[in-house]
Amino acid sequence: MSETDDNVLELSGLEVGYATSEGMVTAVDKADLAVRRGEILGIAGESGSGKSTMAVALLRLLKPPGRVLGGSITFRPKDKAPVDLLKVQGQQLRTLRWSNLSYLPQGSMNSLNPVMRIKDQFADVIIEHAPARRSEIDQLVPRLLEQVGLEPRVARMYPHELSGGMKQRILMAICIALEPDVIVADEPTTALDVTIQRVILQSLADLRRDFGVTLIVISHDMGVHAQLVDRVAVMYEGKLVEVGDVRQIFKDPQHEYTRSLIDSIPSIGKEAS
Ligand SMILES: Nc1ncnc2c1ncn2[C@@H]1O[C@H](COP(=O)(O)OP(=O)(O)OP(=O)(O)O)[C@@H](O)[C@H]1O
Repeated sequence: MSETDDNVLELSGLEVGYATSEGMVTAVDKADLAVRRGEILGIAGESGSGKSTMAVALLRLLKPPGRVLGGSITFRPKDKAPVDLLKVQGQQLRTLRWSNLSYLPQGSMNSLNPVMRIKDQFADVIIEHAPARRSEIDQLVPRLLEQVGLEPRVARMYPHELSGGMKQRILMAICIALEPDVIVADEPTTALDVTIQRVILQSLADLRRDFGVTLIVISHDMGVHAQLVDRVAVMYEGKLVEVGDVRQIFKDPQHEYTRSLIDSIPSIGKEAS
């Protein structure tokens, strides 16, 4: 196996912009990034640095006025030939997006259907996107709930009966129902209190341990990266300014901007070193 086969994703010269009345605004500026299979990669940077834009571009969920202006994204799903994600279309894209790439968007806790029991929400996704597993739903749902630390009885509940942290964990469980290669989680702990944040981070770590899934975790909070990720990529004004082992970066940041991000959370910064 060559070294690049270990990379589940490779972004090369990715350039994304938004068409505005003042012209094209660059949101991701020639980003090069390799994501290793089975790793937890953090994307750090302040609000507006381009993290979400990079994520939606690689998930092919970018909407106008956003536009990919250049580059390539090689994706190597475990059961399929490598593809350039920027070139796939139609059914091939839909299959890849559901079966191989999963997305937990920012604020996704509010995306559960309020009038459907949790079990039916799992069933909907499985029947639509993994019909071969339809007969397993009754056994699968409690297993998936357990995986994220929730009791089987939660399956019979409605979203309004659940806390924000529980809803976030249900969405993570729905994500893994389809056994994707990669899960992209955008600000998975934002708006949750600190104790719940720790539970969510632990559940994400467990998903990687138990399923070998690759996780890309976007967070403006370096504390999240310190607690969870193996490597971190730091974005500043659309550019990836630093990528490396999270402990190394906390110990010896190479870029002034990275240092300021770490200094903004001194207590957690110390915890990681
Ligand atoms: N629909 C849009 N139209 C024009 N510009 C946009 C649009 N969406 C994002 N941008 C710009 O693109 C840049 C990157 O935004 P992006 O949301 O990707 O950053 P981010 O790091 O994910 O921040 P946040 O965490 O606040 O979402 C910013 O300058 C933003 O103003």
